[in-house]
Amino acid sequence: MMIQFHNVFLAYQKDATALQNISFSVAKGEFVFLTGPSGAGKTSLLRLIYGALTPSRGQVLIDGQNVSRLTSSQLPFLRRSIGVVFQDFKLLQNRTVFENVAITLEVQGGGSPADIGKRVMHILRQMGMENKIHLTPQRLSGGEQQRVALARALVNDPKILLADEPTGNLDDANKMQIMNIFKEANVRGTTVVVATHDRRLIEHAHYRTIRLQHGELSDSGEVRSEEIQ
Ligand SMILES: Nc1ncnc2c1ncn2[C@@H]1O[C@H](COP(=O)(O)OP(=O)(O)OP(=O)(O)O)[C@@H](O)[C@H]1O
Repeated sequence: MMIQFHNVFLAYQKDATALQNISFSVAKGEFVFLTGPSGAGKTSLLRLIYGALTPSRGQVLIDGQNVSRLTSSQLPFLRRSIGVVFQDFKLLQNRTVFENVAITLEVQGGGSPADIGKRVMHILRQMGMENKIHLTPQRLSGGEQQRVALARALVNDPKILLADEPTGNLDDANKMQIMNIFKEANVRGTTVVVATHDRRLIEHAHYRTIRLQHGELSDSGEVRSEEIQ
C-alpha cells in the first residue's frame, strides 16, 4: 500500500477535531478522488499525507513508513517523493516559469544545471508551456499558472501526487487538460490523490472516490466483498 490511515484523528485545537477516526488505504499506482463539502477536512487529510501535520491519534503510513516516526532529517526525503499542487498554486512571483519548476530539482541536488535544464524543459513542453518559460507568474492565466504548479510537482517523477482543488477556477477545456496530465502521471506509475468538490470532474473520470463529511469518512470508496459477488 502507498497510503494507509489507521484510526486517524486530527485536532488543530484541543476541542476542535478536524478529522475523526479515519481509516482507509490507497494502493500503489491507484488514482483516487477525495471529496466532501467545504470544511470537511480534505486539505487537512492531504497535509497529513505529506507530513505537514501529524495525527493527534492513529497512524499515517506512506509506503510503509509511519510519518509521525520520521526524524527531522528523514522528513525531507518523504516530501521529495510527494508532488503537491496547492489550492493557490504557491508559485514564486518574482521567479520565471523555468525557475519555479527548476527549484524542485535544485533543492534536491538533482543534477548538473544542464541535466536540470533538460528535465525542466521536458516537463514544460508536456504542459504546453515551452514558449512562456521566461515569464513570471503574474503574466500567466489561471490555467497556465496551474500547469506550472503541476510541472513543478511532477518534474522529479514523484511516487505520490497530491492535488488540492486543482481545477477550481478553470474552464472545461483547461479542466480536461489538467485531468489528462494527472492520468498520464498515473499511467507512468504515480499514485494520484485529487481533492475536489467538482462533481463533473469526478463523474467524468470514474475513479474511486473517498468522501469526507464533517471530518469523518462517509465512504472509503472501497468495493465491499458482497458487491463483487
Ligand atoms: N490551521 C488551522 N487551524 C485551525 N483549524 C483549522 C485549520 N485549518 C483547517 N481548520 C479547520 O479544520 C476543518 C477542516 O478544514 P479543511 O481545510 O481540511 O477542509 P476542506 O475540506 O479542505 O475545505 P475546503 O474545501 O473549503 O478547502 C475546518 O473546520 C477548518 O476550520
